[in-house]
Amino acid sequence: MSQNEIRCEGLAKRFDDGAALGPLSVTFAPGQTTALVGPSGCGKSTLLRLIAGLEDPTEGTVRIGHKPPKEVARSGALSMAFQDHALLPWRTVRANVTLGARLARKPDHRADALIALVGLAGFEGHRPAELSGGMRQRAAIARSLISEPDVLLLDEPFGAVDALTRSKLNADLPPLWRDRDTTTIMVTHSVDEAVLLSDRIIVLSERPGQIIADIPVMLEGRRSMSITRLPVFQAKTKEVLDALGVTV
Ligand SMILES: Nc1ncnc2c1ncn2[C@@H]1O[C@H](COP(=O)(O)OP(=O)(O)OP(=O)(O)O)[C@@H](O)[C@H]1O
Repeated sequence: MSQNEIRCEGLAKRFDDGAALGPLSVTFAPGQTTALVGPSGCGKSTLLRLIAGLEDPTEGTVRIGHKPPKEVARSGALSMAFQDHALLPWRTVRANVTLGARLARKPDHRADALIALVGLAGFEGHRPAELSGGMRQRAAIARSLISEPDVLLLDEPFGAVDALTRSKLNADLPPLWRDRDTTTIMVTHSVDEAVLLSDRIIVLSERPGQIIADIPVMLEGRRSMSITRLPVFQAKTKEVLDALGVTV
């Protein structure tokens, strides 16, 4: 088992009001990007939080390599950009980003380049309260990438970002984690984005989310927005929408 492989076995989560996720078993291969899609409230974020070690499963296990997620997170090898994973309000953008490196005991010399890549050049000295929601989200993405993690968990990474910036991020950011052996899992509500960015799409059912489709995405080459116009892209999108039960 590679140190970047994520294995969920018999994983289930129950909250006070009932079952929220699973049981499900799934393995995420090192270096692959997987998108999680499914109806609102089906447990996508819960699955991500279980893998991050932020929640404990009611049943089953998560292992990254052979280790429990909390241990991997402590070592700095796991990085996440969640909507509710707030930036430190009293620190500037640059200080928030370099903190990501420091916590993972990695160098921080790429901070300004990453800040520029997510479109925040000129805002390095701003504090989170001085930024829009989408800008804060992009700062959190820069912070999650600077540690060059083995495991990258992204919850709606481009959710609060305008369409133009989003398409630029869709093109610029994935090479940063694809070129390394990072195991990336992202939650998205956009089927187009899932097909554009991932190697595999897992479709979850209504709450409690179970895996109803596991769809490989094998589109050639570096993907840019222009691929969205190709029939092969549209066929893949339709396959995912069919699995979701959406008629178009
Ligand atoms: N800490 C919690 N306590 C109680 N219930 C929770 C908690 N976290 C999530 N839930 C419930 O578990 C279910 C799954 O939530 P989750 O956020 O994982 O869904 P999701 O698929 O990510 O939803 P969305 O697409 O709307 O963001 C929801 O019904 C939610 O209300």
